[in-house]
Amino acid sequence: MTFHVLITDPLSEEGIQPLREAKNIHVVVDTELTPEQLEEKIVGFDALLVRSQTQVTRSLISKAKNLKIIGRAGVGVDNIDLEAATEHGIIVVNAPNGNTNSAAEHTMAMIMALSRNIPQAYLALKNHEWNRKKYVGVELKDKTLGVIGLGRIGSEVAYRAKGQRMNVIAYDPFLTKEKAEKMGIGCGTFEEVIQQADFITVHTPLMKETRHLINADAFAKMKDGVYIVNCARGGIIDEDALYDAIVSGKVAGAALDVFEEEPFHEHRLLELPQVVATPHLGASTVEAQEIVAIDVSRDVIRYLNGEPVKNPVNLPSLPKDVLATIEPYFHLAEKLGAFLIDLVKEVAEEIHIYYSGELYDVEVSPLTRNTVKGILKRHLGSHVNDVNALYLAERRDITVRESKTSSNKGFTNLITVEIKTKSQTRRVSGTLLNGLGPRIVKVDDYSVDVTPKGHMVFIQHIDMPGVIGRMGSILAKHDINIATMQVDRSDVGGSAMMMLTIDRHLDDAALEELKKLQEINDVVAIDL
Ligand SMILES: NC(=O)C1=CN([C@@H]2O[C@H](COP(=O)(O)OP(=O)(O)OC[C@H]3O[C@@H](n4cnc5c(N)ncnc54)[C@H](O)[C@@H]3O)[C@@H](O)[C@H]2O)C=CC1
Ligand SMILES: O=C(O)CCC(=O)C(=O)O
Repeated sequence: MTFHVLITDPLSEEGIQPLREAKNIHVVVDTELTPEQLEEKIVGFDALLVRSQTQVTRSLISKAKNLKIIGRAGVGVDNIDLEAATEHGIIVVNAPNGNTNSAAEHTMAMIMALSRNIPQAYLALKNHEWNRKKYVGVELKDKTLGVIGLGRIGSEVAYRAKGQRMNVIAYDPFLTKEKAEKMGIGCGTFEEVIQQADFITVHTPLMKETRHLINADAFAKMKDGVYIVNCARGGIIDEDALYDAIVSGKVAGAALDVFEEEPFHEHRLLELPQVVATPHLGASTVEAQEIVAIDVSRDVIRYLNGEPVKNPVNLPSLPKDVLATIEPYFHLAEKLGAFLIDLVKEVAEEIHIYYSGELYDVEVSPLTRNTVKGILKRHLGSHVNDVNALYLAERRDITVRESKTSSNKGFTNLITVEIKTKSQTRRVSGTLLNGLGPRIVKVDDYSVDVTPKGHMVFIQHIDMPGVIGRMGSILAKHDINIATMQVDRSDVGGSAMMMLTIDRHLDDAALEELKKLQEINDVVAIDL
């Protein structure tokens, strides 16, 4: 099968080599599409790769019938409608580490350009104006830099600013005093930081909570003559409030790499001589562009080939060692879900998954998603996947619970899935046998040992002589060959079960005939 990948923003040619070299991938680069043209073109593609320019809207996603993955060659995913992608089962991956250095270096370049009026002085010189008096700057040494958002880039900026002998103080909801001390910087509340800083640089994502974080109120609290830097996202700073604060003299100058609307040809902030600006160049280095394109290309290849990705945005990402522990269980988890939903033959109202043994101590949410996927696929079809399984369950008011239990019933690992429907509660347990692969080891209270694969029949009957023979004759009459068979019972003459694996699907005629046997209480055909 060949997968089709569309690239709509300029990506490093070296960076997309892994995609070009992949045998089952066909790459199309088209960076000139209008939104309307993109909506038409997207239909035939399995993957879409973008930077920050392409707007991946709900409308585009709804047209992308074959789309499985969106790759963002960079950090910010505010140009992608994540909610719509999740609802449609499309995974979004980004490249969070590749451009950190470049963005931090660009921020420092902007701070220095701002403090020494370098762009303005250069422009004057180009216009034959030699004016030393007009472009007197300020030193950075001993000034306080306030960093709002001390993540990857904010931290790198903080380290570099210390190299300029600035005092650094930061605000980040996740910043502890201990971490700040370790980094040799101060920390404070948002208000404390903006009140004390001579330069303020923002490095948060753009989200509901950070939109216009720096607004008229915030400017009012700042020192007179403060400098403002934004190399993160337009919209974190209220541009109208910034304009007013510069005109009033509250803000001495601003360095902006990002804007509320991009791209543009004219901007009123750029008419102010105190503003220096670049057109979203923070990540635009040869090195960063190559790394982010490689990272995202590799994740696209992994995902299209059914392997776990490294940098999912709409799924939690897991450390390598955890992934290595749980990956072998992905298949078992999905099959247990599928087996059980076939068994209950009703819509699930509650799903409870119990993990024990070696799964007791690890993050198991991907297994939970796989189990729910196995269950929901039976009712909702093949568009259910790891990305949207939990979302779809929630939308249908199906409660999904996950528990760790130390009772492993003698197995080194055990997954038990329990489904509650309107009329019943049923359970199935499975394990991964060293060297032998997945096994179902318990159905309700009956012990079994069966590979969750192919066609099966689960029969509940009364424990009495002759049932097995009569059942066997009916299957033979319908030309259905039994591959394996197991029997278990609660007590002599009590309720019992048979678990068969057969060579083809148990058709309705055979099923109905089996059900007519007096000793048989229930027959379920299961196809995994
Ligand atoms: N100009 C450019 O070309 C580039 C811009 N960026 C942008 O830079 C920003 C930062 O990127 P990274 O450092 O990689 O992200 P990150 O996720 O490592 O760091 C973001 C930090 O912001 C913090 N934060 C969240 N809400 C906050 C709030 N209300 N107040 C204070 N802190 C808050 C988070 O706790 C986190 O530590 C993003 O917006 C990203 O899109 C990234 C690369 C290049
Ligand atoms: O793709 C780009 O150049 C922009 C990078 C960026 O803004 C990001 O990674 O968040």
